[in-house]
Amino acid sequence: MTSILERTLAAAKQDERTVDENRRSLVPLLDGMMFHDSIRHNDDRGSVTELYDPRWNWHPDPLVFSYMFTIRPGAVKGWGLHKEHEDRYFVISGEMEVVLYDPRPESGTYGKLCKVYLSAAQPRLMNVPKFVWHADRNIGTTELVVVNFPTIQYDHAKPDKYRLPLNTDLIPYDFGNVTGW
Ligand SMILES: Cc1cn([C@H]2C[C@H](O)[C@@H](COP(=O)(O)OP(=O)(O)O[C@H]3O[C@@H](C)C(=O)[C@@H](O)[C@H]3O)O2)c(=O)[nH]c1=O
Repeated sequence: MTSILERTLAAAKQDERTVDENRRSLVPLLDGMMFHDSIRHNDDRGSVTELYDPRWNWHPDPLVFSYMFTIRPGAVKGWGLHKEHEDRYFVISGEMEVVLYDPRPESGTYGKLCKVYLSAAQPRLMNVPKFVWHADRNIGTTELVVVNFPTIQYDHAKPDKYRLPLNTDLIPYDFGNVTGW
């Protein structure tokens, strides 16, 4: 008679490795995506966190423009795609899930989906490459606040922004019945 332990372990699955020897996530990103970790300096008065410094040499394109966007709890912004520029996100407050889909024929991650979680609790920059569909969801309970440092200035007359509805069947991802555009 096998024990409960033997029966439950026989049905169990052991965790796969998810972080490398430097405790960095091994979650695969899409070609051209990268992070730059910043540091929050705390003291008895408050804190300081650097958002973007060209001297980090993190990204080849210059620092030319910045704006803040917010997303209401539970809402999604997307799907969006930019032909001329990359986004470079920094989450100031809240928790964001970024879902990305790679339609670029020449990419090594062509056809792949990628999900990344950004939080004010882990100050970092993340870029979204050109021609990558992306949708940003607020998975927190408070307003999500993000500073974006796009690689070009916004063209108010002809925005470099292409959209698909969240429920498009052209992207193999289902947000369920979430509001957003
Ligand atoms: C991006 C932007 C928008 N706007 C105006 C245009 C419009 O009237 C209003 C809202 O613009 P949008 O609908 O483009 O804003 P939004 O959908 O929040 O745009 C942002 O979404 C997130 C998910 C991204 O990934 C960013 O790249 C950016 O596209 O703000 C500016 O005046 N300057 C800007 O730099």
